[in-house]
Amino acid sequence: MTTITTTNDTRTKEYIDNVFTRLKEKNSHQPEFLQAAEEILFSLAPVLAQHPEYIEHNILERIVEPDRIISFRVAWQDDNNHVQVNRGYRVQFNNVIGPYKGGLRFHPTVNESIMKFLAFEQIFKNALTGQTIGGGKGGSDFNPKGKSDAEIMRFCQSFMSELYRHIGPDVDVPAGDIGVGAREIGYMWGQYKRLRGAYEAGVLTGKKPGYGGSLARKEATGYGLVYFVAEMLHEKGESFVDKTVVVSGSGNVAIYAIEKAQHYGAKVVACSDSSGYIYDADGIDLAAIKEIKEIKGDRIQSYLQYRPNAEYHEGCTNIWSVPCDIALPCATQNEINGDSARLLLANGTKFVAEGANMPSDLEAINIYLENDIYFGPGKAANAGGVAVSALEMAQNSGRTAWSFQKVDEKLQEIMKAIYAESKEAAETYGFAGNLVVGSNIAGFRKVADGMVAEGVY
Ligand SMILES: NC(=O)c1ccc[n+]([C@@H]2O[C@H](COP(=O)([O-])OP(=O)(O)OC[C@H]3O[C@@H](n4cnc5c(N)ncnc54)[C@H](O)[C@@H]3O)[C@@H](O)[C@H]2O)c1
Repeated sequence: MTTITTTNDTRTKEYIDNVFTRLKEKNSHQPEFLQAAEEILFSLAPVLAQHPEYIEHNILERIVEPDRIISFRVAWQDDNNHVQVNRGYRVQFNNVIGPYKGGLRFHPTVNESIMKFLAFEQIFKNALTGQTIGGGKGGSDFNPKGKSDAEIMRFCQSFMSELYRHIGPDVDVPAGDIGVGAREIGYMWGQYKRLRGAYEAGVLTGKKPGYGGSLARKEATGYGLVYFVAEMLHEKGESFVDKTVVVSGSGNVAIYAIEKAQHYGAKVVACSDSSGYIYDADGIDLAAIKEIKEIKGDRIQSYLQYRPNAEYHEGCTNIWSVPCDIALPCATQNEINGDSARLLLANGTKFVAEGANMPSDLEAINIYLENDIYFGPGKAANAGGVAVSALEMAQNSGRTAWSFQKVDEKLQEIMKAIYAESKEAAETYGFAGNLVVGSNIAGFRKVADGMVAEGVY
């Protein structure tokens, strides 16, 4: 069983091949976008074979082309009064089922290919949440590392001075992602409000609870991931209790995945940052990680000052050599390749679920699927963040604020529903147990049906 589904229907096969060939010709310099598109397009064969109307409406060729890509200059002054220039992006990919929705990433690797892959995946993920949100993503090649608070503020203000004209609570609603947390959202929100002259709280999500943010948004992606994995475990008659877990990253998603996994009785033994990973055989001290990452903004290596018996290893990808029952990649794209997947397999890992977006490359995914590692793809498993963002939008438009418990309960319901829908779609289309095929088809059908209904544009 692989992500590339097979079909005897020649028309379907030729159609997908042609769409992907043309996409490659047009986007040959965008490897991440092509990787995400390949995974989705070829997993849709069973649904296209049964629903030729999607081919008649040429849905695939339309869905891989963004509505628009906005790219702009972000000039700002650093603390030495030097003028710096970065490039900003917003990819508004598809708004068939709701306003564009997706995070902003500030990281030096950001380019158009990465923005497009993230925005494309977001279409299907957002559809899976059952909320009325379309797909978008944005960001900048700005590197927040080592910048002062004042520099971050000036950058965010300059970024929003252009972005504000393209977004709005009913148009496009950005949020955080790598390098963008509540502090950055706060600065961008302040600038948006100043430029618009109106209190449109629903224009950005991930705000702090005091001024329109939702309780449990910070925890949502990590907690949601663990709720999703709890469903996967339940399916196999297992639970988190006494399982050994490895979580890559130590940012927003990783920290709250560790918190909930520990709460459910698992022992999390390793986590990482972009320089290396720590291994703590006694189980990670999460309070120490929070102090290092959320308060001090320090490197993960300083964990050894808190727990001298722990180990630090240079190089983040070696984290996958640590034996575990459950692997939760929560750092970045393509952090697990075929070699790392083979290591997981050799060490007896039985469950992999993605907190990050596209952390497993196609070879790694195929290794999981062919070897009975139960795999939760990011589109489904990390949808909790955007789902609670949509709940934040609902609270903003209702001018109300819900309790932590209420939001958390809704998050649990949503993650259970995403799991059930993905599993059911996989079974319906003949790929039982393949949540890649299941989640892609379940998300795709909602958007494709909307595209058929809304006419050609
Ligand atoms: N924040 C959300 O709500 C959300 C929702 C869905 C998906 N995601 C995805 O989750 C991932 C992490 O996002 P985040 O919000 O936690 O970002 P973050 O900036 O809070 O944390 C990212 C973490 O990954 C680490 N990192 C970066 N490159 C690494 C590498 N090559 N190896 C190991 N660690 C590395 C960083 O040091 C940091 O600890 C991204 O793929 C993001 O797109 C985030």
